[in-house]
Amino acid sequence: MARPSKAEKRGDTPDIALRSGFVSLVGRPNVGKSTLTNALVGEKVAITSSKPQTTRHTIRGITNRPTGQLILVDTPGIHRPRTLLGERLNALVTATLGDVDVIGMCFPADEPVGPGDRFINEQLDKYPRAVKVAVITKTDVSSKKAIATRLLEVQELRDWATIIPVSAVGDDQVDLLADELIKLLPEGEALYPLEQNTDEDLEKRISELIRETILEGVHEELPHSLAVTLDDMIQREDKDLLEIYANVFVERDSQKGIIIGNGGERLKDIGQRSRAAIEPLVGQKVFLSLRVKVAKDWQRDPKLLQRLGF
Ligand SMILES: Nc1nc2c(ncn2[C@@H]2O[C@H](COP(=O)(O)OP(=O)(O)OP(=O)(O)O)[C@@H](O)[C@H]2O)c(=O)[nH]1
Repeated sequence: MARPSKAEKRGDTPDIALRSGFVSLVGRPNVGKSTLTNALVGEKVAITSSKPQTTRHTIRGITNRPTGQLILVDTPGIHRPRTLLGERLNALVTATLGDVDVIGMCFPADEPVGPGDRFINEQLDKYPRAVKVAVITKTDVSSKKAIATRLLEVQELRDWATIIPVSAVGDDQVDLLADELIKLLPEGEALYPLEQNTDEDLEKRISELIRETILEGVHEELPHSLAVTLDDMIQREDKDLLEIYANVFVERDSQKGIIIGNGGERLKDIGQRSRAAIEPLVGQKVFLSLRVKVAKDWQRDPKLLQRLGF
């Protein structure tokens, strides 16, 4: 995705981001990191390729506020390395956390601070560049007294820039957390277009996400010969699942081959990565069916162009 010009970034939006940067949430499994990420991003998610020049990391979502732009990046969890895979994952964590501006460490209000939390907290010393913030999660299921106890325990761990109790499920203090995080980011204009996607309908945004995922890592002449359309989106009633049926149109059989890959490997990978990108946008689990079709010379065929949504 090309970097927007300053004028483009401002667009018609009067709010010019004053601060912007990268934030990563860490903490033990199950402390509420994903739920909080989704709550922070909410409907305000901006679609971007996960491969802009600015970062090597997977972007989970972007929160735009009048005071700035918060870009949430994913990390695998921090674990004590027991296996080679564990070591590799830890190396990935190190690369990500070494780059972010703020690390938000999450502690659930309803469980005492334990050895697992202490281990992760100690690891944070390795990332001196990032400002450290403590987030007390799940306050909706904890008494005031429990929250106060947790605040004291967490305070003991280190000199946090701030400690903020939130409930992602109860939508309590989530906006406040976003504002406080933004205050800790470096000064600068938004790194991604502000709210640019709000007027695009959901289907278009999903198609675009799939298209961007396909283009990641494929340099051949694909970009101009690729179109993605959605046939159907079905909300399953029996479970929390959104079924999405998408078509990927290319112009030539050879291009179809590139996308499908050996034994379908590439298409499978595209499907998985697209799904991971779409789920935070729609806020639920997604089943994605991708069908690759050849539509010869679709760029020159007005009827086909219309069918493809151009
Ligand atoms: N009551 C309540 N439950 C929450 C809140 N945030 C998360 N949970 C629940 O806690 C559980 C774990 O939440 P996740 O967001 O998956 O936690 P996580 O830290 O991302 O977990 P890992 O992916 O395993 O690292 C889920 O069942 C959530 O529904 C909250 O604010 N209040």
